[in-house]
Amino acid sequence: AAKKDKVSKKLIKELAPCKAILEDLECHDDAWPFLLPVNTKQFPTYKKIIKCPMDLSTIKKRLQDMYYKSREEFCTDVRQIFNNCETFNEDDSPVGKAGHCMRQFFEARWNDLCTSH
Ligand SMILES: Cn1cc(C(=O)NCCCNC(=O)c2ccc(F)cc2)ccc1=O
Repeated sequence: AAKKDKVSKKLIKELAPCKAILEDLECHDDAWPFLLPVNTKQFPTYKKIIKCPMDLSTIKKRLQDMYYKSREEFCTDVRQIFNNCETFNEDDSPVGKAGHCMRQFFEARWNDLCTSH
């Protein structure tokens, strides 16, 4: 039991900054395309083109459910949002531009976190 507690304490310490970054992403002006899963009724081709849909509400739920076993798993899901966005949207479209801006914002926050010790 002691070992498990040590692991879970470490995990909470690891994932707490992820929760903070997620909150910053959610309240970013350009977050609107990413707050909820893409509406596949509004965009019928989305399911065919994007094999691993991801959005900020799904990541929030996964954090709350202790789904992530490491910071890296959280980071991979966030990057999935922006990779999907580049696949489905033109760079100069409103959603495409929001995706590039949000990716830049995330990667800067992610670097801060990984270089702060
Ligand atoms: C990631 N992605 C998103 C869209 C997209 O058009 N997404 C929703 C637009 C309409 N949704 C809103 O405007 C909104 C949603 C939530 C909210 F709290 C406030 C506003 C299209 C292609 C794509 O790849």
